[in-house]
Amino acid sequence: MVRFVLSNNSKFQRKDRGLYRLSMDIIMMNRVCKMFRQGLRGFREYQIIETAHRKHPIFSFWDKKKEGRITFDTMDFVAESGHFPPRAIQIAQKKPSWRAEHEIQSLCNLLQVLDSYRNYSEPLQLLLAKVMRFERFGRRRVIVKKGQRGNSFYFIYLGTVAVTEDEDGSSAFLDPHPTLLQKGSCFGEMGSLTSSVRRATVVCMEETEFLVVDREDFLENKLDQEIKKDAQLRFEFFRKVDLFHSWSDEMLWKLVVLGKVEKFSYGQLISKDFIESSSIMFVCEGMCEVLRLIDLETSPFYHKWIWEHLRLIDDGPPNIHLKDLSPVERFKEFQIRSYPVQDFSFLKLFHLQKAQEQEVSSFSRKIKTSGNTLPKTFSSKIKSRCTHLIECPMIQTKYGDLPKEAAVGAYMKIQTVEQGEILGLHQILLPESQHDTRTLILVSLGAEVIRVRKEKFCELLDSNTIEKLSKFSIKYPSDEDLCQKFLKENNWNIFRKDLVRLLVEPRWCPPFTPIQPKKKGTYNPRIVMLDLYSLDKKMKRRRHPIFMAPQKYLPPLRIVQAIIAPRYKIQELLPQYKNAGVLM
Ligand SMILES: Nc1ncnc2c1ncn2[C@@H]1O[C@@H]2COP(=O)(O)O[C@H]2[C@H]1O
Repeated sequence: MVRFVLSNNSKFQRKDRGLYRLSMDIIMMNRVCKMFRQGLRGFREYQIIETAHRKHPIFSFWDKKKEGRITFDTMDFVAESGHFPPRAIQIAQKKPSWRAEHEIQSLCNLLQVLDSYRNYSEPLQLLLAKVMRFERFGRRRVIVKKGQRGNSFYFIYLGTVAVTEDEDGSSAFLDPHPTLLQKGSCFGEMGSLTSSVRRATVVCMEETEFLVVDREDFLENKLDQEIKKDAQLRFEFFRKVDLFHSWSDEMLWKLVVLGKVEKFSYGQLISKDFIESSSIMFVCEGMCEVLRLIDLETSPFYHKWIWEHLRLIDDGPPNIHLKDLSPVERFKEFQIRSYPVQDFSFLKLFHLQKAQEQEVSSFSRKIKTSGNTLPKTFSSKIKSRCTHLIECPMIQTKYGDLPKEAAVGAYMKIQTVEQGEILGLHQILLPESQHDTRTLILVSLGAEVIRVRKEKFCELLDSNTIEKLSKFSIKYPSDEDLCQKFLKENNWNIFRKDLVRLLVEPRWCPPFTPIQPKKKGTYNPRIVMLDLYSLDKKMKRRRHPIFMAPQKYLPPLRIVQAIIAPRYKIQELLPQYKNAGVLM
């Protein structure tokens, strides 16, 4: 009995010991993992260096002119995409007095990619390259705190930061449209001036790499004077704006400190939705464009247009589905309307004449009989099938079925904003309930912009300025209007291409035929066209990417620039131009 109790006890003890050991092992493993994680943080730079090390050839050759050996070390430039190169990090980690002249020069060369750096004069760039140090911070790290005295000035080499009004920067992660600064921008200049405190908080939105200039170096290199020069330029710009003519200098300076000049290269996105961003933008240099992404599928006009064109694939009598004009008549009308009045007036006249003749004679007879008598050129390319029998996946819309492939979107330009003009004031006087809240995209055509938060701007407005603001109210066209405009432009563009091919192509070229789809799919993402000719062809469709659109910002729409619809050849209407290159 005693033996049994003893053995049972030891069994329990053994079990307990096992459990104890297991818990100890888990705790130990946790500690080791934690230490590894902490340790790895310090090795992040090493990781980057490591990848670069894998390819590390050194090129060296004898330069006859210079009578010396030139060595090119790829390590000077290699880095993981977008990161600050390890070799440059090494230089930036050295004390300024230890940096060799050629090292400062190569740092200076490397930093030319940063707009804000490039703006400084060359001697100043070298001075900066001599003193700046490298820093990398993770998401949510507050770099600059509002209200505190500033010690440093920052250039962003990689990543994005947000400028906020709160102290801990948390609002940047809640605000759908925070003020963001990206690669090439700089910040912290105001706090680095002798008497200023930080006017805003700056927080990292992702892992971000900076080049930092400390306050002593900042003042020593007279960077404060550059900053004051910048502010003076903004002041002079605002002085010239008609809206602020009545403002005192003091008021204007209040506006000057609310924003800074940001440079955007050609085609760069300034704002993915400037309506919601609640910023006012002053274009101080260059131009930008306001774009609207329209979903063509939501337009009744587009719907009608698609089916009218798809009817041309049909061999049956043309007037089955349409009560109004037949496709031929409609196309003829379109052709006539499409001729630019001056350039082709003789052609237009001739064509009008011919069209009238044909109205009463053979042409109309031909068309009105049966689908089989359609001009020969069509019959080989267009299937004899009723439109509603087109074999392709359909989607249901408010206006009936639509081929799935034809559900596409397009970017439409709705405004060009030029130097000296202001954006974001067009509905500032309207009550919020009447605001047009559609997403509008702002793209740079090579512009310099000053962004000011709307609520801050409104605090400065006086009655005189409010009165002037009524001038700024504009109404942007509706999506339906934009859709119609898109199709009109599309008709013209396609027709123009056909006509140019017909008239200008050299004679030795094969006779003109409508543009054939080279790609097998209906939608070619490379040329951004939707080709309705191949809608009902049985083929494996590829899953097409969303063109140009960073998916998190835009609806999942395939974007097109043009739609090639089934259409009649120009020769049918202008038989005398049956050979290509008649103008040559
Ligand atoms: N509206 C703004 N747009 C861009 N940057 C800003 C804006 N407001 C403040 N900043 C930057 O945020 C920095 C916060 O610290 P500083 O005041 O030193 O300098 C400030 C500017 O560089």
